[in-house]
Amino acid sequence: AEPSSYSDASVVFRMTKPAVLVLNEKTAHVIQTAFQHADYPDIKGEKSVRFLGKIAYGLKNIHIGELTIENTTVDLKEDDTIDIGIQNVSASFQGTLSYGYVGGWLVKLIHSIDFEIESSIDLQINVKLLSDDGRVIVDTSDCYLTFHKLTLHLQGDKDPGWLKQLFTNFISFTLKLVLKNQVCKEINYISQLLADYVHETSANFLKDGDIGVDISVTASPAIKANYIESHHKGLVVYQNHSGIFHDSAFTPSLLTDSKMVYFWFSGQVLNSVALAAFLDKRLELTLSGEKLKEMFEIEELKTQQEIVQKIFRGASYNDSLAKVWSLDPPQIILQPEGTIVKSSVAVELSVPLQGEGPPSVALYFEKEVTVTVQASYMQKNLYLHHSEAMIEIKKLKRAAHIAVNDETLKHILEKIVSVAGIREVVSRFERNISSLLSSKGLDHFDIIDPEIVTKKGHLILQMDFGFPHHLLVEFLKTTL
Ligand SMILES: CCCCCCCC/C=C\CCCCCCCC(=O)O[C@H]1CC[C@@]2(C)C(=CC[C@H]3[C@@H]4CC[C@H]([C@H](C)CCCC(C)C)[C@@]4(C)CC[C@@H]32)C1
Repeated sequence: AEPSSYSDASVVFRMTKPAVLVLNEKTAHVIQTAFQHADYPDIKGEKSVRFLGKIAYGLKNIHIGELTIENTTVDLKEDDTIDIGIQNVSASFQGTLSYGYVGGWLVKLIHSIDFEIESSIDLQINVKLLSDDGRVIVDTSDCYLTFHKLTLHLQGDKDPGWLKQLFTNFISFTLKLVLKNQVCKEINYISQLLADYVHETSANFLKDGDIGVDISVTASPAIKANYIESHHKGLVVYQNHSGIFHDSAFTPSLLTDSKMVYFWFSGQVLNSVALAAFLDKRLELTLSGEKLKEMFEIEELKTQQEIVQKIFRGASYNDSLAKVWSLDPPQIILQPEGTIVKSSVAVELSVPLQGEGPPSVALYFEKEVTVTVQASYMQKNLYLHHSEAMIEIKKLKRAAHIAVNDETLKHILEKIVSVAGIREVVSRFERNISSLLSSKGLDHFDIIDPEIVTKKGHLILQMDFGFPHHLLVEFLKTTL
């Protein structure tokens, strides 16, 4: 049986090794930040020295100076850890060294002297990904520093003799300890902040007004040799009411590893979004003026214009209004050929009675519409291509003045819906969703060759990407 993390997940995110390597390009930047943000506490110590008695010393105002990182590597250890190696961190630390004799309990300070320490360090961090209460926990406690060099320079090296020799050993031991604790602690802190930041950014991306998606993880992310994969509830939340969960059918074999990232959605997520959009009254529109003209003067109605005039009775399109709304939540069925949308739609056309004055209802009809939509994403826009629709008019009411038989009227309305109506609705979805994606900052991502793939019961977004610099800059600016 699949682990529970699969069956509870309606949304799955997979990042393959090539993506991990791209993100690793900036590991150095994060590590650099960790070194620079770590606070280096004062170090105090005492040491009995032959012929000198007990020496007390203290290092304070320790801060980092120059910092360069030569190289970083990353490796995925199946069902274990993400092993990150940072080679040759060359860092200089400055501070003030105070030292003196300890006579009894009295410390007689002899001198304070500025020091600089040159170091060359390798880091090895074996990251575990866990989960707690729906959030990803990044465990970097498996963190090692290897010191290749730790050279103490005292101010101007005026007296490099006994003093330098004496303190280099003391300091290198205690400083290594402090550096290891502080740097690893800071790396853990920043890593967790980064994980939380990605979670918040993703949750915000999937929220618009009262509609959102609960992307809590259902278990610890999986680490495989060639990808990292996280499993999320994917419950749609509307006005703080969460959708009901149904078993999802995710299995890892549904995704490949030819692209950098994959977003897998079960069909229920789209149906829940459709329900929330319906409840939020987003599935309605009005048509007037030019748009109405386009509908009623399509080429296919060239020979029916006499009847059209009977409907409008000489009123202008600008004074008329068509309201279109969904009567029920649309049903979305994901299939290899595309996204099948079944919707029950009402249309009410109001026209001024005597060709002028306030419009009154001239026509009202309800219809079942089934259309298959294929989506693509290019040049930062969503494109929806729809198939020939199946249309069935279920109800038709007309004002007394429209002396046209039902069959003729139905034929005209079906033509309008199939040729122009659906095209108008689909193009509004395109514009509105493209604008929503852009407002969420999707434009700032360097998305390469995105593909939108529909399979039986699920939708897959797969793509390559360039490093999201803006995201890291935003993170470092806002959280540190
Ligand atoms: C009096 C006469 C007046 C006549 C007027 C009549 C007008 C009314 C006639 C009929 C109305 C009913 C017709 C309804 C048909 C409309 C159907 C219709 O258009 O349905 C589409 C709605 C959007 C959607 C769910 C869809 C398909 C694909 C989904 C998209 C797949 C990926 C998209 C992601 C956001 C990708 C992000 C980019 C990636 C990061 C690279 C995603 C999920 C957005 C939503 C679409 C089906």
